Amino acid sequence: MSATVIDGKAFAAKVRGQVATHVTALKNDHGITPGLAVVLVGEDPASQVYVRSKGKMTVEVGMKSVEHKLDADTSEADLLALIQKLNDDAQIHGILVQLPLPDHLDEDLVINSIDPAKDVDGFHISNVGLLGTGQDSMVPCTPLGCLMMLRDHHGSLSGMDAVVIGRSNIVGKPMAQLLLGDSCTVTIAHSRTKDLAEVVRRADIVVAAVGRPQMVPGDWIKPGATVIDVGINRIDKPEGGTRLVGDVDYESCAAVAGAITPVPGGVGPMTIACLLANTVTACCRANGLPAPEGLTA
Ligand SMILES: Nc1nc(=O)c2c([nH]1)NC[C@@H]1CN(c3ccc(C(=O)N[C@@H](CCC(=O)O)C(=O)O)cc3)C=[N+]21
Repeated sequence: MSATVIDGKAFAAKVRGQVATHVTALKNDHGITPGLAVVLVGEDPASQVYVRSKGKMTVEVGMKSVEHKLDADTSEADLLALIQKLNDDAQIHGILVQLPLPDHLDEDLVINSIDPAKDVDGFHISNVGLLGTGQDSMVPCTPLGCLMMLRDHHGSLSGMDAVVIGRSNIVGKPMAQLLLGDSCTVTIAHSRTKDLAEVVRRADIVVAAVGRPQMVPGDWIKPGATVIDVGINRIDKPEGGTRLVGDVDYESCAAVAGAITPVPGGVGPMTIACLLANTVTACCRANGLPAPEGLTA
């Protein structure tokens, strides 16, 4: 194995430390405590785990954490009313509605009802448009975490060939925008891409975000390339039980890559750290203060 392992868990702890420092300063200098509200509809067990760990880390960095757990059959009107209340609440600077929502709820409508300034997921159409035009916005947490790790590892990304596998609104598309913003030559590949192996082989940076376990083999990776694995897939182990794997085949990719993020312990912890970073950013902007450097795109 030759690749440098990018330790997302350690990096995330460092980012949370920086967030905590800014939170302390906001309290001491301005008497403001950043507040994050997480809304969970229904009881998907995996979602409940994430919500719990987000809440715990929010409190650890000194912010106010509010959780709203709604029944799976909550009406759209009731959910929109809650979001309106959170939009109007001066103590709440960030709002996250856990996705996916139950089928009877219109996800786009719900997300676009969040005040864009409090949209710490960066999914509101205003934030998508601001990011696409290079203006200050809330940036989706997972791509922001990937960008932070890439910048930390490479310094400048200028002129690098980047391939993003996956075209979701949550990861693939915003990731491509961020890489373009850092002057990469960006390709977005997806399930209909012709000769995906050849496309990936050109890349200095590969970001895999398709949600298919271990689909990228090592012989697609250019020697020395950096591999960012966004996938979190639970698979059965041959000997029984389950384990988490990413969208890339870790062993074979690590043998060829220059650097790689593991699963677990890579992108996942950075996602949560960036959620906290976005909440501090939203709080600063809401109070006319500059956003903390190093925690934004
Ligand atoms: N509006 C919205 N925003 C989200 O950001 C969002 C969401 N909805 N819905 C669910 C997904 C999932 N998600 C994860 C975040 C961190 C880990 C994470 O830290 N994972 C650990 C492993 C955790 C384990 O062991 O199960 C790791 O990769 O090391 C995983 C998953 C955020 N999501």
